[in-house]
Amino acid sequence: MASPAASHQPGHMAIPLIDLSPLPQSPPDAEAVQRLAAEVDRACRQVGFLYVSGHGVSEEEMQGLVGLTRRLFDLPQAAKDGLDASKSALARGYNSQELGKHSCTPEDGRQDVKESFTLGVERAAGDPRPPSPMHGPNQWPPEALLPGWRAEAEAAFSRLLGVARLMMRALALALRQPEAFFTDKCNDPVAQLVLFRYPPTGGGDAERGCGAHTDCGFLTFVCQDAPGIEVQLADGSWFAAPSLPGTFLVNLGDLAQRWTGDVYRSTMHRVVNRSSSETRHSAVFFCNCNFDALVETIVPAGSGGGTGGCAGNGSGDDRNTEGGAGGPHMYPPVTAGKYILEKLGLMWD
Ligand SMILES: O=C(O)CCC(=O)C(=O)O
Ligand SMILES: [Fe+2]
Repeated sequence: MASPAASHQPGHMAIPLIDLSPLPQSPPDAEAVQRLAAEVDRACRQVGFLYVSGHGVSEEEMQGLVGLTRRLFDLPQAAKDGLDASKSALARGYNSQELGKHSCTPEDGRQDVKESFTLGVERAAGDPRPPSPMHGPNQWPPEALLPGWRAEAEAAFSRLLGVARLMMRALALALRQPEAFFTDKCNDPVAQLVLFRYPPTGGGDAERGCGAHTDCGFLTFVCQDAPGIEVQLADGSWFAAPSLPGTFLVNLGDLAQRWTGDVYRSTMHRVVNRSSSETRHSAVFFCNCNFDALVETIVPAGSGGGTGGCAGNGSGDDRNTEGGAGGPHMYPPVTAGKYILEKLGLMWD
């Protein structure tokens, strides 16, 4: 049985759908872009989740992403075990259902009911860019087992990066910054594509595909083939966020909340596959900035702390409370990589 807090109001009533297509338009339609920025600002303050359309990825390419996910998890168990994430210093590769713990879910003694497979940004030996502990080799399924899979996954990864960069432009405008404010900090990003398979549990809230959590990083993009993701709104109720054809579901992570002085929201969400027969697949792209990108508080306009200015030398402690109430919080500057590693309980000097 669903808990009394769960709501079955359709999620898209609460989560706005925003068309990003005015951004790449040439010549630009200044009014449409301004409207878009205002919509993004409102969504980020009020919900922390939004659907985006007009992102440049075709319906067929989105289906292809889900297809990649299915093909990977359809491999025989022994082949998946051969790609076990425990063999990767970056925890990339396959996690079986038995190990299905989400790194950002607070410990509650329960396991997530899911399989996952993680890919990240690779870096060739001798690459001249500054070292980062979050770049490195993937574990690829052997070509003979999944012909063409690697090439398709690499193409999907770079398309997702394109969507993320578009969203970053929208976010910069929402914050009244230059349009390239975030993309300039994202030319060598820490990014991961995580593929998930959630078996049907048919159950209520006690069964979980992924426990309630916020994402640690900057921006997350979800492509899903069936319902399952649920979002907690400010009043504590849970809303299902269904798959809307042709859209990505986007959410802000803790880094985005911190960047905006807790005015924009990194919202709690979870996955429960309530179906009794259908398996759910999702492809989730976690896009952060460059490892060494400097994160200095930007106060969104009209939040009581200035008008969209940077406030990098604030002296506040590292609080991470709900956005809005009590005005923006000024955080000391931090690099994106250091922040995320600390969130994940990892260290880097
Ligand atoms: O599978 C999904 O739709 C979302 C999973 C999720 O929230 C996460 O891995 O952070
Ligand atoms: Fe998440």
